[in-house]
Amino acid sequence: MIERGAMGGDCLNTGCVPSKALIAAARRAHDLRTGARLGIAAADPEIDFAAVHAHVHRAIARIAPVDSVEHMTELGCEVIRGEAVLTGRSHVTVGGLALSAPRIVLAVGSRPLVPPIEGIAAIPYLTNETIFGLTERPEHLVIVGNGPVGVELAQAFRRLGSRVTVIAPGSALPKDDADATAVAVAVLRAEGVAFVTGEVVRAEAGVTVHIKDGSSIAGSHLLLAAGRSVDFAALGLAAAGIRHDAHGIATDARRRTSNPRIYAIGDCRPGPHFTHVSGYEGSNIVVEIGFGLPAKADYRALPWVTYTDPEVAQVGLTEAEARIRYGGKINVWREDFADNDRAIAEGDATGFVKLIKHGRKLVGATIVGPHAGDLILPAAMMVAGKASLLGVANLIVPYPNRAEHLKKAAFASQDALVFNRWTRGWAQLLARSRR
Ligand SMILES: Cc1cc2nc3c(=O)[nH]c(=O)nc-3n(C[C@H](O)[C@H](O)[C@H](O)COP(=O)(O)OP(=O)(O)OC[C@H]3O[C@@H](n4cnc5c(N)ncnc54)[C@H](O)[C@@H]3O)c2cc1C
Ligand SMILES: NC(=O)c1ccc[n+]([C@@H]2O[C@H](COP(=O)([O-])OP(=O)(O)OC[C@H]3O[C@@H](n4cnc5c(N)ncnc54)[C@H](O)[C@@H]3O)[C@@H](O)[C@H]2O)c1
Repeated sequence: MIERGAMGGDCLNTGCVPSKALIAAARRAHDLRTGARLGIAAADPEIDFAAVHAHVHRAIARIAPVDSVEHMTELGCEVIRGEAVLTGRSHVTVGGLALSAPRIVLAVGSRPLVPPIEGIAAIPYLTNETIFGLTERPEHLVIVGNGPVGVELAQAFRRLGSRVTVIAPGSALPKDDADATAVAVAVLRAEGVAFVTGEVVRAEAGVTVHIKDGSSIAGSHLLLAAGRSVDFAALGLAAAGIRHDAHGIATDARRRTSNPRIYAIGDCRPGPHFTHVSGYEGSNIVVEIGFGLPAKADYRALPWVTYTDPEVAQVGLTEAEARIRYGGKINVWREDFADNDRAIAEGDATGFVKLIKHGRKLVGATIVGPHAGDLILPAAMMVAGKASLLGVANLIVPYPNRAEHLKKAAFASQDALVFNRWTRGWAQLLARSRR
């Protein structure tokens, strides 16, 4: 294993872990402010941003040993620290060391995209690589981009007391179910996050950003959360005969590059960018290289979660995608948490469960609400074909629990199978025979 930067990559150091740690701190602040609806006097928490920073970095440090050189070495892996450069179809150098191998895996990740904004190079902008280093709270954080990075961090910074403005040309979380994102965005707006529709085309020190329609917004800090890019200039892809474009290294479904001895997995190839996706493709590579068995990536049952509050969780197709894919021949079942006893008892009945069926098969599911990400697994099993709708409809679910609504939606989708002319007729016959 050759690693030039911090062990653990983006997820541990500048992505999932610090963002979720920041979100957790922000949640505490929000709970203090909103306790009154549960009878607890609301408090205006004092945010010690340097202490929040310390909490974020303690979380990273606590997980770091899992990804450390020491742990990898214990597992039997030789770790070389330095920049890997491909020098031939089976050759790599790192520092002065030349290595060759029958198989090579590229897992070189991605970088934050710096969009073509005039003047951006002269602005001290933040990205996910720098924002978790702040020890002082931004007064007014202007965020370019409303994907998961922009939206998760918008809510976290708002709850920690910053003014936050999110700017993007389209609606927020465009890859997610529109009904679900509407629920999440409404909550963020109510908490004071400002959403501005437009493309940022120019930026000047101060920080002021100019939008295509001629308007401008001034803030204290600028965060670029406008997607990901790749930079392979120094990697030597041409020497290894590997094709790529601006979205990443071209691969087939087995993640073989145009040089079949070399694989590319995770963020460095076009496709979904999630830690669990990089991990899944890594497992496939073990099967490919370790056992010589072809292992295609299959994303029909890919789950993902945006960790806003409420969380937005998705597996498989969204309703809109399913309508296009199946020419409108789908059935949708939706159960709102407004009538879920646990949600009511907790004083937060935001959100819903939505199941999308094509024929008898579940092709997608959306959950929006508290803990949606923890509730999505049974839906992932159904979409993957490893559990059936009828099976979930028949489960005993502990009461009171938000998961009851997944069962409820699964049951509703099986209604015609359970309550039909034949079953009614049989029940009536039985009843008559007992008179
Ligand atoms: C703010 C933020 C929050 C996120 N939250 C989540 C989340 O909650 N859940 C989720 O699933 N995903 C999340 N993601 C996405 C997730 O972080 C990435 O999908 C994941 O880190 C990709 O893993 P990877 O191993 O493919 O690449 P990376 O983690 O980027 O790792 C690539 C590694 O390769 C090294 N490298 C690159 N080139 C070379 C070279 N030439 N020689 C040696 N080493 C090299 C780099 O130093 C790096 O350590 C988040 C991303 C961001 C930005
Ligand atoms: N919870 C999670 O799993 C999680 C959290 C964060 C990030 N991620 C991953 O990280 C990746 C990157 O996330 P992201 O949010 O940066 O990217 P994204 O591509 O999802 O969203 C970027 C947004 O920026 C907007 N944009 C681009 N240029 C702009 C401009 N000049 N002006 C205004 N808006 C502009 C785009 O319209 C787009 O909506 C994603 O692929 C995601 O999978 C996952």
